[in-house]
Amino acid sequence: MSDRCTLIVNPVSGGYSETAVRAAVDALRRGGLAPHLLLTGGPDDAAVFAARLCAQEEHPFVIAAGGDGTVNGVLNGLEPGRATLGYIPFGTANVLGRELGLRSAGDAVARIVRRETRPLATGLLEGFGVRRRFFLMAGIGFDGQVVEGVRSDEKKRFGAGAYLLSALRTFAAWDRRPLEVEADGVAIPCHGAVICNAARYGGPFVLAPGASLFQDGFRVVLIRNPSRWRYLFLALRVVAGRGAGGGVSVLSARRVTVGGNKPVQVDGDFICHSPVTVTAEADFARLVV
Ligand SMILES: Nc1ncnc2c1ncn2[C@@H]1O[C@H](COP(=O)(O)OP(=O)(O)OP(=O)(O)O)[C@@H](O)[C@H]1O
Repeated sequence: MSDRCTLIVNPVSGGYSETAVRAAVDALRRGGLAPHLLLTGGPDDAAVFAARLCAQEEHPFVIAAGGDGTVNGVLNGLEPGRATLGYIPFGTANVLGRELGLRSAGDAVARIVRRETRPLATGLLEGFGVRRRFFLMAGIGFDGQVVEGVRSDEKKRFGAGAYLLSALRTFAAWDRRPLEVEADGVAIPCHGAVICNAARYGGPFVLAPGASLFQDGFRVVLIRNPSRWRYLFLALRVVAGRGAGGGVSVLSARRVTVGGNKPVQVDGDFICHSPVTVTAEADFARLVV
């Protein structure tokens, strides 16, 4: 692997500071790397920059410096099987950092310098006119509706509290419609689904023990009971670290099709409405661990 690497930095991610980026760049240089810095100017830039790097280099070494949204953007610009991906957690929830057990940005940089990697498995979501890669999860139903319903003015004023307000609205106008899910050819009636490529969800909370970024395939969490109170109970159990509990099925699958017409979020961004198909992709990139 060459010593050249490109840092794609999101200057609006929650933990960004010029000082922290400068410290990371200095530490990378001291570690013998030659970092080149690109700052995103808008939501689409991470993917555009990553795609450009893939057009220029056969095996680019790309470092996403931001939160999970920045990592998702970078992944959506890369070509399968060619890039090495590093991550410096400058985001808010930093779920990837938690999955990797990163202690700090400094720890992340030390690991990038060490350059130990493992093959990263991802998921590919396809719907009408939509094709989007994810590394954490795709949520269809309740959480898709919460993310779709977040209002930008509330997000500016209340930050993460805007998600709570959207959840309350979703609760008030409860959608009881069932969801048709087929996991590896087996039809399972349910009300909502979270297709997990990683164990954690929304921060430190473990929703799908056994799901792994390095494993080809998903753990699919199916909420079978349509009651809104069942969702509240599930959220409280997961936050308390007690697992999903009753009314929920968890199974392994590589290909999941979801019917109906329900909102879909991937890695925390609203994408589209179902129907969608989600496919596991092994060895999408080498991830620095
Ligand atoms: N220059 C920019 N201006 C506005 N938005 C941007 C810019 N660059 C990136 N974005 C968007 O900012 C969003 C949030 O970034 P990111 O997820 O990295 O940080 P975060 O929300 O603080 O962290 P986390 O997702 O870990 O909680 C991304 O979805 C990305 O599309």
